[in-house]
Amino acid sequence: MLSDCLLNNFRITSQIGSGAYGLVFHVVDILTNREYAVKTVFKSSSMDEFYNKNGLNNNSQVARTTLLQTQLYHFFKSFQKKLFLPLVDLDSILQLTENELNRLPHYREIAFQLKVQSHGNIVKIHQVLESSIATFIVMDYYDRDLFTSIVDHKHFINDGVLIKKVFLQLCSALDHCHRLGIYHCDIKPENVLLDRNDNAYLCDFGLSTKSKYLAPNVCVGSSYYMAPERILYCLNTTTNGIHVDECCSSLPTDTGDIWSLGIILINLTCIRNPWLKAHQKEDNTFHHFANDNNVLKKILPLSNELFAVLTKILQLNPYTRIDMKTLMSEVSSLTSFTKEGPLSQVPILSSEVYMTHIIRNENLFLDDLSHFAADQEQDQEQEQVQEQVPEEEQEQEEDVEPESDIPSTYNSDGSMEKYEYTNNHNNNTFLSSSMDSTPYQSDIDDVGAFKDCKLQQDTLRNRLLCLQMNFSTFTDGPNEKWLPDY
Ligand SMILES: Nc1ncnc2c1ncn2[C@@H]1O[C@H](COP(=O)(O)OP(=O)(O)OP(=O)(O)O)[C@@H](O)[C@H]1O
Repeated sequence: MLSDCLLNNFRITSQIGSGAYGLVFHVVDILTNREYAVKTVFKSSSMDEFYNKNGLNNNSQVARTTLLQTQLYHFFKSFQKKLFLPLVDLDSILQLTENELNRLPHYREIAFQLKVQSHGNIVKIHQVLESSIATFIVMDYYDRDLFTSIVDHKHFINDGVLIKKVFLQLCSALDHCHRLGIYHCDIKPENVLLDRNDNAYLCDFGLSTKSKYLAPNVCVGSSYYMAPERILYCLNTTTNGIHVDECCSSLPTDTGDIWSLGIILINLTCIRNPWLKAHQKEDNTFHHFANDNNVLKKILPLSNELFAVLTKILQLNPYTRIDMKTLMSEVSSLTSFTKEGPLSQVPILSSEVYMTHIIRNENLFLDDLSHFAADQEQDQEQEQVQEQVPEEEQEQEEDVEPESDIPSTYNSDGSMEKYEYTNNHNNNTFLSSSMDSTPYQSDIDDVGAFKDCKLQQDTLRNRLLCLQMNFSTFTDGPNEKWLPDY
């Protein structure tokens, strides 16, 4: 079992995650007793060799995970379960040129994360260990991700201040990345970890890029969270009253991340996803939203205030989306997230609290903070004016919402589901969810890994059922993961 294995001074205790090209383990430093996470990124050349040697199809996620586990197990076994690996100098990784990164693609993720990790809300890499089959990335360990926290623990259901804190920390981390020219491109709750004090940490820079602009329809990210221009860029359309330039040959990358933040804000406040895919032809809900964004208010219990902010985030035209600074300021000033329930009244954050949430950046750009106080004063003034509007008038305004032919969906306990993805560097189109994969069959005595894998599948099945019930009218297929083709 891998859990008995030693990697330098780290004892592997359990597997905590798996992705397309890697496995993530919980480890304990036997010298200090400190916990860490070790992400094992397999070298694609070693993977291809392994698949070819065994005549295997590498498209199924479960089969892939099993193979990665098997390969790693045999590797450890051949060294009596104790691997002593050389450390790679982190500064040299930062110095790698574009050509070198092309030759060592699995170092791109590490280089980008190292570049931005001075921010207090980004997971820190401590060591990188090199072996013939894989690179081991030793990082800080956090025992919860935002997805589990929202869906399984219902941690945010009563706590608007906590929603603001986590969301602002995430915005702050992402803003830092953008300023340093790194665009994450896979913002989703599974890639945000939480510590015991509910501080957020951004992880998984596996799809990140330095490209400030991407061509339309370059699919990168996870489908629920992916901006429409990454999926189906509609040429020559007028959407939400805005004309989208038909001649656009490249679109900004940062605003794609902003779109994903909007979906996370919906996850945090409503425990729902608005659609499966921002694809007008393949997703009914999104199609209706694209024609009339009031649909959001029909399918989600949003307050008018939150709806107004979401409208600015979820602009189909990437050039008209709200910028990060304004987004942060507006969210901190919201007084409600939902129409009713515990999130219908949320305190405005004071400038001191706001600062504590966003100042976790060792290289803080202080001049950029001055906007906040001014913006907030303005917002408060506007709120006072709004408060004077009689309630009846506001109700009337709500009543005149245009009717939509979309059935309301937010009457069940609708949790989001979680898919396992498969990546395939030779094929950047659809890849299956682990639900469609062949069942796990181990030819090694790795009982622990078997248990982990089964559990993951069962959880996925439950979540899929949940999804089918909630989105029976909107189901368009699984959350797909797409690979960049820069
Ligand atoms: N530092 C960490 N501490 C705790 N858990 C972690 C850590 N890093 C990753 N994980 C867990 O492992 C999972 C997979 O990690 P990560 O997303 O980095 O791998 P990946 O191979 O890129 O996966 P995917 O293909 O799904 O994006 C995460 O969703 C998270 O649950």
